[in-house]
Amino acid sequence: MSNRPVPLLVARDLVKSHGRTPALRGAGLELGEGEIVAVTGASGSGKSTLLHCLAGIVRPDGGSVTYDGKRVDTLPERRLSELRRTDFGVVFQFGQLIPELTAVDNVALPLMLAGTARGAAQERAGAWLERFGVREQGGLRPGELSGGQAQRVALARALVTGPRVVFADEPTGALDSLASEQVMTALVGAARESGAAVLLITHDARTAAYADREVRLQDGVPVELGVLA
Ligand SMILES: Nc1ncnc2c1ncn2[C@@H]1O[C@H](COP(=O)(O)OP(=O)(O)OP(=O)(O)O)[C@@H](O)[C@H]1O
Repeated sequence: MSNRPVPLLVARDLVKSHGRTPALRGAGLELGEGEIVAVTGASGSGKSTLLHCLAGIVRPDGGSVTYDGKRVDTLPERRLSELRRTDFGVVFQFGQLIPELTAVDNVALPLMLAGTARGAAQERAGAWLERFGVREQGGLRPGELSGGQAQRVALARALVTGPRVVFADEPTGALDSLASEQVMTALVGAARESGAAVLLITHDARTAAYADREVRLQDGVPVELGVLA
C-alpha cells in the first residue's frame, strides 16, 4: 500500500518544443492532493515548460494533462483561463506584481476579478498580508518593497482565492537565504493549512528540502524520484 495522496494533477508523456528546441521529451508527473513536489534539474532541462504545461499556460505538443480527472490540455482557452483563475495560483521568480498598484490592491485584484466587492476584497487581502508579515507594507507599491517582501505579497496574491494548486517557479531564485526561508515557510505553512498542492521549481537544494518529494528533470524527462520527507 502506498501512502501517496490521490493524484490531483497528472501529466503523461508530455512533449513540447519551442521552435526547433525540444523542451519536454515525454515527461510525466503526478501531483497529489495537498502534496508539495519540487521539480529540480539543470538550466534548460524543461522545468518551466513543464510547469507552464501543467498550469495550462502553454499547450503541450503531445501527451496529456489531467486535473481532477478531467483533461485540461484540450480545454478551450476560455475554460482554461477560468480554471486558472478559480483553482490555480502562480508565483514567479520576480513577483510580477502590478507596479502601479499598492501591495494590498495587488492581492485584492484576483478577488475583484472574481466578483468580490472592493472593500471586502481589500479586507481579505489585508488579512493575507498580515499572515505573511507584510501588512504594514500594504500601502506601498512593488518598487518600494524589498525582494522578500514583494515575494510574500506575490504569495498572498496567489493564495487569496483559495487555489487547490499553487505553481511556484523559482519563488526564492532572487532572494538571499533569510528571505528565502521566510518565503518558503510562508508558502508551505499556508499550503498545508489550506490543503493546497504545490508544484515548486527550484535549483536550490535548501528550497527543494521543503517539498515532500523531488522530481529531477534532465533533457526534458524526469530521471529521479526521491522521497524527501
Ligand atoms: N520561449 C522560448 N523560446 C525558445 N526556446 C525556449 C523558450 N522557452 C524555453 N526554451 C528552451 O526550451 C528548453 C527548456 O527551457 P525551460 O525554460 O523549460 O528550462 P528550465 O529547466 O526551466 O531552465 P532554467 O532553469 O534556466 O529556467 C531550453 O533549451 C530553452 O532554451
